[in-house]
Amino acid sequence: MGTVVDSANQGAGSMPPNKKVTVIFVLGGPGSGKGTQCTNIVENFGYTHLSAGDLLRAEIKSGSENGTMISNMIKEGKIVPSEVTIKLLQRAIQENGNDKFLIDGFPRNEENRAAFELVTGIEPEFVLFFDCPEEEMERRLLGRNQGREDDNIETIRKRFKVYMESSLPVIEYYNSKGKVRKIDAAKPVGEVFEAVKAVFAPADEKVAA
Ligand SMILES: Nc1ncnc2c1ncn2[C@@H]1O[C@H](COP(=O)(O)OP(=O)(O)O)[C@@H](O)[C@H]1O
Ligand SMILES: Nc1ccn([C@@H]2O[C@H](COP(=O)(O)OP(=O)(O)O)[C@@H](O)[C@H]2O)c(=O)n1
Ligand SMILES: [Mg+2]
Repeated sequence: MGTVVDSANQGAGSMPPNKKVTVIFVLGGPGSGKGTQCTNIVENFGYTHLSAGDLLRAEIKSGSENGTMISNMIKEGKIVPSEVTIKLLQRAIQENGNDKFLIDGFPRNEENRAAFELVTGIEPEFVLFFDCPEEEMERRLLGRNQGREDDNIETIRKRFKVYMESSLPVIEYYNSKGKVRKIDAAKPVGEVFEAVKAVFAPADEKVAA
């Protein structure tokens, strides 16, 4: 398993040569439970969790020159240009000693997907897709209480539209390649995790055998 990241494919000072990494994309609508389940996967299967949204929010807090642009885009539910998000993901992968990553909330559109592949040479092992009805996602987002500027009904509606128009086609793309592992995410957290475990456990047994 894993993709050998070719240093020739990298910008100066990016990935160390031949760092072999396994990447799983964790996708699903806003509020489908991606972050919650990633925490469970990290505890049980030794992955490192990289949330694109968390990295972007940290970039705003750090006072980066892109901060205002990122903040405005998040408030509007828009997708930040790939260049910015990919740099943050690359840096996080590079700085981490682990070689197994859950990339949560990325790629969110075709531009994200194609640019990541081009810049890093990384193809995901598979895509974990949390499938959840919009009304349930809306309820969860309105109750999330993390003080997020985008968890208000006006922005939530915009995020759902972006999800339907731009993110679902990416999931369809991976589905056509047989890479999607779809999970019914409308159930309670524990039941969802049981389904997640069934996706991860067989791969681990194979490694151990
Ligand atoms: N299966 C679930 N059932 C009910 N609430 C959930 C479930 N999974 C997550 N939540 C809650 O819903 C909100 C959104 O979950 P989160 O993991 O942040 O989703 P995402 O990262 O996909 O937006 C959080 O408040 C979380 O505690
Ligand atoms: N690949 C990404 C991921 C997030 N984002 C931005 O960050 C916001 C929040 O993303 P998130 O993944 O934290 O949101 P949830 O799906 O967890 O609710 C998105 O609505 C986008 O504005 C982005 O621009 N590009
Ligand atoms: Mg999240």
